[in-house]
Amino acid sequence: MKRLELDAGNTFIKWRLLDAGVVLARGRWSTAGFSAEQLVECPYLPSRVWLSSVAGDGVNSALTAAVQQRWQLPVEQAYSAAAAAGVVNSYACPERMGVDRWLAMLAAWNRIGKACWVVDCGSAITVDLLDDQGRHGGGYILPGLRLMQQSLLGNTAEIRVEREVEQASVLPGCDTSSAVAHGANLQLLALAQLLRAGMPGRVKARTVVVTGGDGAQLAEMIPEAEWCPDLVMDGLSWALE
Ligand SMILES: Nc1ncnc2c1ncn2[C@@H]1O[C@H](COP(=O)(O)OP(=O)(O)O)[C@@H](O)[C@H]1O
Ligand SMILES: CC(C)(COP(=O)(O)O)[C@@H](O)C(=O)NCCC(=O)O
Ligand SMILES: [K+]
Repeated sequence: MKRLELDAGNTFIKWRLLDAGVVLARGRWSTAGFSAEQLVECPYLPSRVWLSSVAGDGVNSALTAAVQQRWQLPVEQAYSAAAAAGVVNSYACPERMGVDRWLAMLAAWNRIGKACWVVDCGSAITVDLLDDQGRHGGGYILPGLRLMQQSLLGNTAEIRVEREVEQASVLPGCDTSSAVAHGANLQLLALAQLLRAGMPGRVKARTVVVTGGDGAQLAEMIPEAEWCPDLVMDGLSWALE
């Protein structure tokens, strides 16, 4: 039984097609530029389609219509809940928590089974604490690497980035482009060092689970971290099976 899993974030829609736990195909589409024709990139006929989305109603409707048109299948969407798969939410209104954070926690808890930090470095960087009984101990929402840089460009008169800076350097930059890019990297390094040395708060967790588009960069800064690129999609089966 083949299953298409979709993780719609604010920047990219990630997808993979699974058959009995084996990934047969995967890819990603720009969230803003998604069009129904892109589904032809998935060359298999799924029997179920699962969705995690924090991308908004317009994207959800476009995905649902595209799946219906190509395969005549409904989309089964996951939602944050008060409790599921051993994890207890801390939000008084659980439905307000981004479902990507929730699913990442379900997957992390069922993989690690002890207190941990779950970090998703996407458009936003989310840092969520699970205690050693699977209770959400709260979290943080920070701008992601790209948003940190865009907020500078959008809110200052004289910051103009002339070139893309690719390397993950944290050294002082000697032109505007590298000063901005390295500054964002430095904020990621500061987070990495806090996660290693100990975060504020009562509950202490040493294990760090990392996912997201910029997650590999954070994981490199935390040698003992678990790098789980598909953590949000991994969480779908804990919410929907
Ligand atoms: N080509 C790219 N275009 C946009 N962002 C990119 C690109 N390559 C890497 N990124 C980084 O990846 C992040 C998006 O990662 P992802 O986990 O897919 O986010 P989301 O789940 O929010 O869509 C961006 O915020 C950016 O920092
Ligand atoms: C924090 C987020 C924007 C992260 O989204 P992403 O970076 O994955 O696109 C998303 O989880 C969200 O919209 N959350 C709702 C607010 C909350 O979780 O409290
Ligand atoms: K995400």
